Amino acid sequence: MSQFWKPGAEKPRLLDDEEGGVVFLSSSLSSASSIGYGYASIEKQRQRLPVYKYRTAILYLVETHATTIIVGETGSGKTTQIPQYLKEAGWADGGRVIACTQPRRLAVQAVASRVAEEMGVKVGEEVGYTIRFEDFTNKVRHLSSYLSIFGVIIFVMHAGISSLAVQDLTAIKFLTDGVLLREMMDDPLLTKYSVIMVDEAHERSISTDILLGLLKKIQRCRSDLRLIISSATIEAKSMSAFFHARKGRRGLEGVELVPRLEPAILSVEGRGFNVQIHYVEEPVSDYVQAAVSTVLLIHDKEPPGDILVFLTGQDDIDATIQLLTEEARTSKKNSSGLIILPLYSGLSRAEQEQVFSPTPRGKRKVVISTNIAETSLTLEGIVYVVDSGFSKQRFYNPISDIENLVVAPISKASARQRAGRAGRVRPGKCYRLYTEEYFVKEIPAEGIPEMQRSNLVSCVIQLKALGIDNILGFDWPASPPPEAMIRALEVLYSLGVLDDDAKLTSPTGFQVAEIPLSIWVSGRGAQKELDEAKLRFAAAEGDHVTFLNIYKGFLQSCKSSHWCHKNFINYHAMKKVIEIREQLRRIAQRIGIVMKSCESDMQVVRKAVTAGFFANACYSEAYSQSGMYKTVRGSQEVYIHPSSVLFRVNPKWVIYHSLVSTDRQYMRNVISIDPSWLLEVAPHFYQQHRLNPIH
Ligand SMILES: Nc1ncnc2c1ncn2[C@@H]1O[C@H](COP(=O)(O)OP(=O)(O)OP(=O)(O)O)[C@@H](O)[C@H]1O
Repeated sequence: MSQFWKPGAEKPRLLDDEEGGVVFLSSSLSSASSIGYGYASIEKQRQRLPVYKYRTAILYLVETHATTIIVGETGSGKTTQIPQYLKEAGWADGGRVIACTQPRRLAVQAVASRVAEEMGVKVGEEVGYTIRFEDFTNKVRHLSSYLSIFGVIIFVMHAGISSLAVQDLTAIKFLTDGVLLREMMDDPLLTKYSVIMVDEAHERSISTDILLGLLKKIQRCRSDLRLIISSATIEAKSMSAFFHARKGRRGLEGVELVPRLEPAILSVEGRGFNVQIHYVEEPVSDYVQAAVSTVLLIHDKEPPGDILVFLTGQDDIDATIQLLTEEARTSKKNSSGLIILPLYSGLSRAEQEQVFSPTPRGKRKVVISTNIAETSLTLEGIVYVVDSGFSKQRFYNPISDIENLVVAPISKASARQRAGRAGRVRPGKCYRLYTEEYFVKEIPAEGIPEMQRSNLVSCVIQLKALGIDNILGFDWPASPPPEAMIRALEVLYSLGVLDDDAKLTSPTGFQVAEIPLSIWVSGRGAQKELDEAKLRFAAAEGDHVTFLNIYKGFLQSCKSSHWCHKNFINYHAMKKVIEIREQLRRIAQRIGIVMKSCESDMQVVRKAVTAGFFANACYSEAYSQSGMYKTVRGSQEVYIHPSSVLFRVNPKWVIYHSLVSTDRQYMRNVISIDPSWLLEVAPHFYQQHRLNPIH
């Protein structure tokens, strides 16, 4: 192993990252490092975490400062402990709630379970969580709530769910930052929360950035609200500068305010267990192959302990699993006893939960994951992390109006988070599939905020729905590119969602929206069967009508999970589909939309999709045999994704829902249309002459 791997220099970690952000993970272990946590009581485990020594300091700073920024090594106990300290100190008294946001749903659920376990309560009681579609707060368990669908519908949904609100008895609530944003539509000042902890703030998702901007606004009206911004890898000084700089602050100079407006910064020193970093000596050309070899080497040479591999997406993960399974079978090394599990957001809940189950004695679990497992998660058995150095990231070009999902190098912050998934319950090792020189010199300290590389349509709608009309003047932690903002306003204006003054119009475009559900279960090891199942529902009109067929089939099966299993359909997603439909029906009723079935007239459905996504129209040129399409707006070359029922059917005119970029630009969720509908539904957007030559 030593021929392939070179251990990282062992120097103490510098908190300010003066050496270009290099993580030199210290070899000096904390007192807990040689003791198995499994044998200590939960209370003892809590007290051994580095953050415990800072309990009093944290409570003091939160009491006296409107904003506290806490930087502490991964695994030091920020997420699980700080909300509990706050509760113990009385911040949840009088029915108030302590909120802790996470960028990802899986982390929300996992952390809520852990904290509930530490407090000896059930999830949904004193400790609860809310993610899209699932609200496990209070004593009443109800599945309902928040629906993130493209833009306008969020606004409608909000109105629809307000009647469902119940009194919150939960003291500590974990939630995604997106869900907290949606709560602001009901309660703009978030009055029930006493402290809001924005965890993993370095991730800088669009929702986190909007949330940070809005929380700063709320602070002006609520001197009782406290914010905690926490992460292992955040640039604390710039975050502090953002919260300190206040527009229009008059007459406050020289006055000592409590809480103080200048943010406090606290560095939590120390880590749970040591993680040894190893780098490859030479760059690898194929990270899938390198990941497979590394897993087999670890399995062959290293003591027991599970392995977590970070790759970029489902395609990579499936390829790795296949290769690993084959190589493990043919390898001379002792490769029996590997339990290989994928982890990505498209998997069913049950499949995701398998990664948390204990590894049977004598076996070694290998979890192959996207960056879904990068932050906040503790997978107890993980001792080894293999980091490919890449992730899938969105990049939006406002000029061509195309958003690509591309495989791109991760940042140092991400690499540190990934390494941090080892060493949480005992010492660990992280194998980076890139050289140390590359890590030091090439990769950036932090990633580009999502806000600066995304299509901003839904972000603009969200802000407008929250009453922020002057979007260009909004106080962002990082300003979005003006071109992307202008493009978003233009699209929303064309949709009839914004009026001439860039204000939200009455709910004109609200009836058409995207519901981002992936209802197919992955076809691991059974791609042929999955393809056959898809064919059973396939509609010549395209993917949306196919989804409708599946919905009808599900109803006919009396919503049977067995039926879903047989047809490779995600049962949980189908249950959500039913809930969403019910919510939409209620909203439609409330705002006076007359419900009328289209019966079997699929043209109505296709026109409705056209009205919502007219900007995504494409045509195939008569002479083109290659399956190549061109977008009407930008004449970009695009192709139908192989997962679409229209793949190889190639109708002349289509509308797509999203584009993904791999070797080519692929359209996902595609429906065939008649181009004359474009003029009908969006005459302000398309002119006859633009469509005629290709009609
Ligand atoms: N589900 C769990 N099972 C066992 N131990 C756990 C679990 N969750 C947390 N822990 C223990 O608590 C420690 C602190 O976890 P916590 O998530 O609070 O750290 P953190 O500082 O927020 O880390 P990160 O920045 O990586 O999210 C872990 O390192 C681990 O020792």
